Amino acid sequence: MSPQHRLEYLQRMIVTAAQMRSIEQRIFDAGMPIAAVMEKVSGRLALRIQALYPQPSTHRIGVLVGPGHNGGDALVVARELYFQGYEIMLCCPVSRLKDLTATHLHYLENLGIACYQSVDPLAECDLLLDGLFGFGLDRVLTKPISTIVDVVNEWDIPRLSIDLPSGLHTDTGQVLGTAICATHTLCLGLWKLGLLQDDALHYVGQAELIDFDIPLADIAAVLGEMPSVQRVTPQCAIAALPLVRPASTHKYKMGHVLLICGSRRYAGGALLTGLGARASGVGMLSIAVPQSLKSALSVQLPEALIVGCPETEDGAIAELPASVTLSSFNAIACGPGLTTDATAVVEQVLTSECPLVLDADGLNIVAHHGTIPTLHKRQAPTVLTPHLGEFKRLFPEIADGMDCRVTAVQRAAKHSTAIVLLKGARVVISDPHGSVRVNPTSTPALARGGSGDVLTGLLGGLVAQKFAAPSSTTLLDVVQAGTWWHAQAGCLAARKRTELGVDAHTLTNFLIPALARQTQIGTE
Ligand SMILES: NC(=O)C1=CN([C@@H]2O[C@H](COP(=O)(O)OP(=O)(O)OC[C@H]3O[C@@H](n4cnc5c(N)ncnc54)[C@H](OP(=O)(O)O)[C@@H]3O)[C@@H](O)[C@H]2O)[C@@H](O)CC1
Ligand SMILES: Nc1ncnc2c1ncn2[C@@H]1O[C@H](COP(=O)(O)OP(=O)(O)O)[C@@H](O)[C@H]1O
Ligand SMILES: [K+]
Repeated sequence: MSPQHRLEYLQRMIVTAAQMRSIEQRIFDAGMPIAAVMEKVSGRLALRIQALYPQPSTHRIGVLVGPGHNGGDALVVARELYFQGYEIMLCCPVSRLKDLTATHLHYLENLGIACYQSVDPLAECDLLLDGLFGFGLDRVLTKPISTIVDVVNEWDIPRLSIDLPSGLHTDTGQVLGTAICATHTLCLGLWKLGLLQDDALHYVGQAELIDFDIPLADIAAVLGEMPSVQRVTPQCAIAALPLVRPASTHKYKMGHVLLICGSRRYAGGALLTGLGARASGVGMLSIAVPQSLKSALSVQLPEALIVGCPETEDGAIAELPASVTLSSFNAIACGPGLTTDATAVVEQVLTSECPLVLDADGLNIVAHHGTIPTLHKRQAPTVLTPHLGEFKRLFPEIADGMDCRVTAVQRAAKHSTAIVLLKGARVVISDPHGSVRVNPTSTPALARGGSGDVLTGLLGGLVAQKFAAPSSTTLLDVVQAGTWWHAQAGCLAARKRTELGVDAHTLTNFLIPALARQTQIGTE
């Protein structure tokens, strides 16, 4: 495997603490000495740290040393940086250290490097290395370590965490009492699940993976040849998008999506969903809205077929016109801006034989009427796209006390027999068989009313294209690709316009430029 392919493969992998320990054990059992692994890891860390924090602007480095091998890593890094000319100060608040860690500490002390129990002497450093705990942390931090963490979090000094910010649970990303709030996290070997949990993001800072040549056979032996939980990478997202059209195609071969959205109260939801679908490249776009929205929408989306529907007194869709045959579409995307008055339409859609993306009030109606069992009867695939509030309403038992988004979404997908996409800072998607994808790159600029409507339209258009033509791409692949694309548009828009400048309408204008940039097709 080429170095580039290896890196792409590693970027897709996610491990729990138990899985990392099994992989580590296989390496040791095969004869690689533990001390040699630590040297290798730390050598790569030291190189990266020198690149991130070069001399002379960074000179004095404070190192927080914990009792286990995370502390050992920190000490070896400290030694290497010392020989490169940095001034090193150690803080080791515990007396009982693992043997290898104790050996390295002994050597550093013999080199004349000062080691303190208190953290106060490190207050004037230019950089702090956090080697208190890695994936071996299994309980809440107590004094004096918890105090040290709280103190350094107050200092105006960059903090670089080795493997994980100390104090975070390796799998759930939850804070065990307190945790280092890192500027950078250099994750070792394989991405730890906890770093991808929304709760952890505040602590993780900029995260990077440091490869230390774990044999791929050991990874596959523990995670499987096709690991069920994966990070979304640009390569796998792009591969699932319908970027190249057959030369002799025509519009009906490129998918026909029906959007069912909007109400007099939430007219904008229909437009944003429509603009998202338009960017997907779908061949035909039909949009069912309350009759009173029809003319305004026709002006804004001239290429779409706008279907005006009979409406309730409050301006929600009362029913679909008889002329609409749901089974004639390749996909339906339903929900944004409907209000819960549109119950009859959602029930009709649920019983249709058309692939369905259900969002927003579509989900609220399902939750309110307890219609999850209806999903089991559906012959065609379903994608549910709740945010956390909708997720809690849909799956109250699963959400109750949920501490890991990945496990919760896996359970929800199994329970509903649908693909479930849980929105948030790090979108988690699971199919009913438990295959999970986590999107690791996004921007808080998307935390804004209407950006989810754009995603629903985009997904609807992509799902329609998938079902319009036979393909080996799975629905999960398509959904993760749409999620990645949406987030990339947010990132590009935020770069060009600041995080404040990414309203949902603007976001739709960045979908195509973001894709063009990522695929290097066209120019802006
Ligand atoms: N995997 C790999 O391939 C490689 C892994 N490497 C590195 O090793 C790291 C994992 O090392 P690790 O297993 O020694 O665990 P680590 O996180 O340093 O500390 C656990 C120690 O802390 C203790 N302890 C736990 N909780 C506590 C608490 N609340 N308060 C106080 N103490 C607590 C617990 O001891 P206990 O008290 O339970 O006996 C244990 O001694 C990993 O993150 C990476 O940096 C690389 O060097 C090489 C390649
Ligand atoms: N902090 C965040 N970082 C990145 N993306 C976010 C963040 N918060 C929300 N998002 C994304 O923004 C979108 C919001 O969707 P949703 O909550 O349904 O909003 P709306 O219903 O108003 O359109 C989702 O795609 C979600 O993943
Ligand atoms: K750490």
